[in-house]
Amino acid sequence: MTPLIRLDNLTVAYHRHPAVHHVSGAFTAGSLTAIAGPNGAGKSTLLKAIMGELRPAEGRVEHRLGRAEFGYLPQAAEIDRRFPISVIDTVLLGAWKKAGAFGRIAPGEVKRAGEALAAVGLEGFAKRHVGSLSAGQFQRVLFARLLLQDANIILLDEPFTAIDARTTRDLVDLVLRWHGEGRTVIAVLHDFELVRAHFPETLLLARELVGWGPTAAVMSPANLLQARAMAERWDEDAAACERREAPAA
Ligand SMILES: Nc1ncnc2c1ncn2[C@@H]1O[C@H](COP(=O)(O)OP(=O)(O)OP(=O)(O)O)[C@@H](O)[C@H]1O
Repeated sequence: MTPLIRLDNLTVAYHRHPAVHHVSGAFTAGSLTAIAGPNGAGKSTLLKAIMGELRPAEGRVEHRLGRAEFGYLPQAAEIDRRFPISVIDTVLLGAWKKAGAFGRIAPGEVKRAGEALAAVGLEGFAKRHVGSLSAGQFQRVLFARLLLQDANIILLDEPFTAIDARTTRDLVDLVLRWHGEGRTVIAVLHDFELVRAHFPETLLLARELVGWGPTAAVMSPANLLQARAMAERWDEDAAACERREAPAA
């Protein structure tokens, strides 16, 4: 399997307080990986470092991908829906990612945006203001935006939090479709049942790596216990970590 994104001793810090420590490993092309771990484990931080939004304090993220090749769904809490924008214009932001800030929306993109809305079950919603949608409907809009963007690497931050079972099922189907098309999908998830049912690979994080590999092996009771114990020992004010990887033998 070809490594697409390699993490080499990756440490990411906020104001010198590390949130992710010394993570090494690789995402292979076409893999479907869940990132799991307790609250505050550094999962969102890791996603942002992977796509280059946060710079490593130490170590490296290695890939040959441009920022526009990443499709990214942020956590719902990070999005302000009071911004006066319609559903269709939100979906069309997916096309701007491809065109670049000073590019042009290609003819046909508006039609494709309408098709993406239909694919997520939101036909007839194009002119609605995003602020008037339910949480589940808005999440569908963001998936339609990803469909339009058509990225090969898709990063999802808690895509199924606070949405109903039917919407979750529909959106999980879309994720599985992307995986079937050979795209690389990495999703931060809190629902372990969902991880075990649909995600072949898991990266279990508790600021440090607890495990990374086939889901059944990584999500073992012993690893989950270890992740919880590590979370209980966190010191939010710890200074930048000085630990170094042992040199290769
Ligand atoms: N912008 C920021 N500035 C300072 N500290 C931050 C910032 N974002 C996150 N942190 C801190 O980094 C640590 C990891 O946060 P992160 O959001 O990556 O965790 P998470 O695993 O995604 O958590 P959750 O499951 O609760 O969403 C936490 O202690 C958090 O308070």
